[in-house]
Amino acid sequence: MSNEDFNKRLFKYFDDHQKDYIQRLGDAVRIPSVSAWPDHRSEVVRMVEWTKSLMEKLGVKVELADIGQQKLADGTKIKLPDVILGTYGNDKTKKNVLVYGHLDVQPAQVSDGWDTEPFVLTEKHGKLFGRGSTDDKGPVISWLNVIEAYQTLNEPFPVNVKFVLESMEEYGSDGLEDLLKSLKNTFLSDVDYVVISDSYWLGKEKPCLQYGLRGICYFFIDVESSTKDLHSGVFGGTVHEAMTDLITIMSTLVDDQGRILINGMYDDVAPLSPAEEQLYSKITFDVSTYCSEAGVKKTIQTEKEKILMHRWRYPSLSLHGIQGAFDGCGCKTVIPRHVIGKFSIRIVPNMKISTVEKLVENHVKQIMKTRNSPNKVSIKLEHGGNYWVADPNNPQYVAARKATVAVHGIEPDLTREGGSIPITLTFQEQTGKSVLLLPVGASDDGAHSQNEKFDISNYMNGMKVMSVYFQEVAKL
Ligand SMILES: NCC(=O)N[C@@H](Cc1c[nH]cn1)C(=O)O
Ligand SMILES: [Zn+2]
Ligand SMILES: [Zn+2]
Repeated sequence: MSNEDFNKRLFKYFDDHQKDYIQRLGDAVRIPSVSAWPDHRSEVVRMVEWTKSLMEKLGVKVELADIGQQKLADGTKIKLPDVILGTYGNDKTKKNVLVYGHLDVQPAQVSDGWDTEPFVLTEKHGKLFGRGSTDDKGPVISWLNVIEAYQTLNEPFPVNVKFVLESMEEYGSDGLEDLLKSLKNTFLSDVDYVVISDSYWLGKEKPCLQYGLRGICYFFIDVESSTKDLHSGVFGGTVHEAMTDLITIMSTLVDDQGRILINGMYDDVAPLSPAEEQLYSKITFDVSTYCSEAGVKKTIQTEKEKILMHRWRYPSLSLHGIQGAFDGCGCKTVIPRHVIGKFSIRIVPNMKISTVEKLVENHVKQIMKTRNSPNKVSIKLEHGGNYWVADPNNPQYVAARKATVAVHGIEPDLTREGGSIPITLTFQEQTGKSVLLLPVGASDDGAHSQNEKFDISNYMNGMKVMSVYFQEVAKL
């Protein structure tokens, strides 16, 4: 049978089994594997076990790698979830493709404003709503569905596949870097290509391949004022309040133009070359759709090119929350004794995590000097991940472009991603091989947000692209 005929059969197989694939994703979404919630660690472990069992059913050889312990803010330690190392096929004549993905998800609760239960996959109008549906359970399961389809159709798999599936990605990939370094001369030594499907198209219709990611430095600012919470009528106006110090610090970090106000933060940012500047205008991107997807009236920048640059090639600082602050309904006249402010800086070429850390520390010290406050203030880099930029003209990208054209009938845009996949650079360094970002989700999937979803069409087409990508890589 010609390859074209086989692909027709394969694609029909995917379409015919849509219901089974949705059910499988539903089983995965039902496990609330939130890595940021230490009291849910057993659910993360359950997700690892669920995936291991599926992989073993498909004949993938699975090993669970222990990556040690996580130290929590209060000093206690809990076990980090094991990393799944999978091997499918060991034919020496075939290429070895390493697939990376993650099984943990961002926190989610109905009270955040979800229209449906976040951990119950709910189908509506061709969309599958649920936490982790697009980030990253849908894409991870898609890779496994591809292996299953080949087996059922009795077709030899075009490449050997290795899997690295972690469950702390949404918490900075704690523990994974050391594991990968230790595997450099064993599990990783024969890898030819690394592929990651954990990002999104720039729009809803046109596929893209990505060759860049921003990194992330996630900070905790800890402010302690008293030994207990205080009555604001009894003590207000006489004590230095933790929240007042914290809010002051947090309000000095970024201005209304999105410019980071920390001295020196832009010193290492790579200058914009004329060649790079030209790339942005060619990319399909609609500003009004972007605004409506974000649910905002307007963006800081108005031009498409500037918006893309500020997503991809300039740093940004976002405020995330304050732990310990009163956030319930109604009114409570309390002065919280201890609050922790959380913010992150997305970093870009050529910023260094250690430099960013020092600059933030200096900034906080300077602000506190002006406050005349006796409160205990400490700043901690909770986790950091590097930026990553690759050459989109290398053969692996050419293979992925062919696969995209074969399925979608259109050349993908070559784009970058504003988010972070902290371990990407480590894969490149430890294998010495090309890493490809092959997004399958759409721009409006709402990863990390309320009502995260994965379109059924993206799920089905994603598996088709993944299949042809393996075939094309086999030819390289
Ligand atoms: N799909 C990738 C993704 O969502 N990555 C996270 C990684 C991260 C790092 N620290 C917390 N999360 C992101 O926020 O970009
Ligand atoms: Zn992800
Ligand atoms: Zn994510």
